[in-house]
Amino acid sequence: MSVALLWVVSPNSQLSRYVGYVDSVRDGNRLIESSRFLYRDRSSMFSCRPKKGRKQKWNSCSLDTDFRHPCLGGINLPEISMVASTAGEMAVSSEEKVYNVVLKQAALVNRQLMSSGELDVKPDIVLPGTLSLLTEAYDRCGEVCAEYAKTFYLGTLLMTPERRRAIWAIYVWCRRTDELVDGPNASHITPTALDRWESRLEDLFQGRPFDMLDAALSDTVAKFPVDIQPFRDMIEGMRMDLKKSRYKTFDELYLYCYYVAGTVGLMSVPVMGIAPESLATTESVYNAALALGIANQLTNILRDVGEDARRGRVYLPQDELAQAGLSDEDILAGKVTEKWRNFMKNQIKRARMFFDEAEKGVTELSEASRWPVWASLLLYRQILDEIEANDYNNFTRRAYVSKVKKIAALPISYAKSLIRPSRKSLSKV
Ligand SMILES: CC(C)=CCC/C(C)=C/CC/C(C)=C/CC/C(C)=C/COP(=O)(O)OP(=O)(O)O
Repeated sequence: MSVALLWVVSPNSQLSRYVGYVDSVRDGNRLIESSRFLYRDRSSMFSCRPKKGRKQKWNSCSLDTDFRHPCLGGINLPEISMVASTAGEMAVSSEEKVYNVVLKQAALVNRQLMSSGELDVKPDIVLPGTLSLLTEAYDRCGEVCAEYAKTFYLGTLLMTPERRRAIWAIYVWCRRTDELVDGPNASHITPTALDRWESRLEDLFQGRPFDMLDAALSDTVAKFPVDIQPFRDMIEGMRMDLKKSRYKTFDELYLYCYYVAGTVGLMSVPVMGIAPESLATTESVYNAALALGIANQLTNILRDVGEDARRGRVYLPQDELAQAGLSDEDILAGKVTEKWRNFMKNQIKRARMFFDEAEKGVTELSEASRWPVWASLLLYRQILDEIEANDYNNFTRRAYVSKVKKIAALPISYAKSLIRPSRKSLSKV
């Protein structure tokens, strides 16, 4: 298999990009490698071991040579997430699709930074008599947030008033979107209802909100450089949930996780803000935000395996289950076997890798946003430890983080939030 067939020259080819995941590499029965993540840049492939979290360069392979790492033995690239169609066209991996949204969102923020020098929050421009309506709309969003996500709400209180209320408006829209397929009326939801919700979204982005809660978001997207695409994509995730209850590969699952959770990361960063002194590229911070959404969703999936299976849903890659000698029946039977433990260990390892990726970006956020983000990251990450502590029984036991551990995470996350991004040197200003 020539690697040239599998290549896409990305708009920013300086960066190495995730292309897939190899669960194990065998030579006959001998396990040579396990759990490697594959990356590429323009002229070579990289692999990354989850444990070390460090990219290690494999032997370089140029565009026109066969891609065969000495360790890869029988593994061909089509077995990982990038596949070439029979016509020789490139089938773009989910990560590639999502990365394009990241680039678009980062470009929007960079344009605003270039035009105004910093991300100033635009002042309220409202018709006489409507300011109190807008305030009321935001207050209502705050109430919803306080009611359904108490810890998250407390975290938002650390932000500036403009940012805090904008985050509430985004949270409320996401919650309403989620409720369409997960709420009390979920059984009546059709793709047409989701289409209507999407045209409401387009309207509110054009300054024509349908109701009070939409009005708050309409105001937010007028004031912060938030792109509509992640919002559209979240609705796409709900469509996917309506018609799909199995995921063939991790690539398919990755796309779902992006739709329902990675999007939240992309929506939030323009509001949370990147520290003015940060040297990180906008794009890398968005990538970290995306990784946090994916990590959270993967954790959520691993925690809720039993509950989801009883609702007829298995959000675990079918090919990886089969490779581990497991099937849907094993999940429904709910017996913790050695095979299940090994399978879960690999899934947890992968989720932790996404958390590691996310951690790199938190320090680059604006000062007031770092504490709540660290706190939520550490708390959600601990759910993975709890699954281990439950001896991988996620069929009948729900992994949860105790109040004591939650409280203990607060000072730790506060201490982490004090770490400043590397400052711009004076010569660069
Ligand atoms: C890391 C950087 C640079 C920025 C942070 C960007 C953010 C805020 C990312 C977070 C994205 C996020 C909160 C995604 C939602 C993920 C998720 C699985 C939420 C679970 O929601 P519920 O289903 O209500 O959870 P529980 O069931 O645990 O209550």
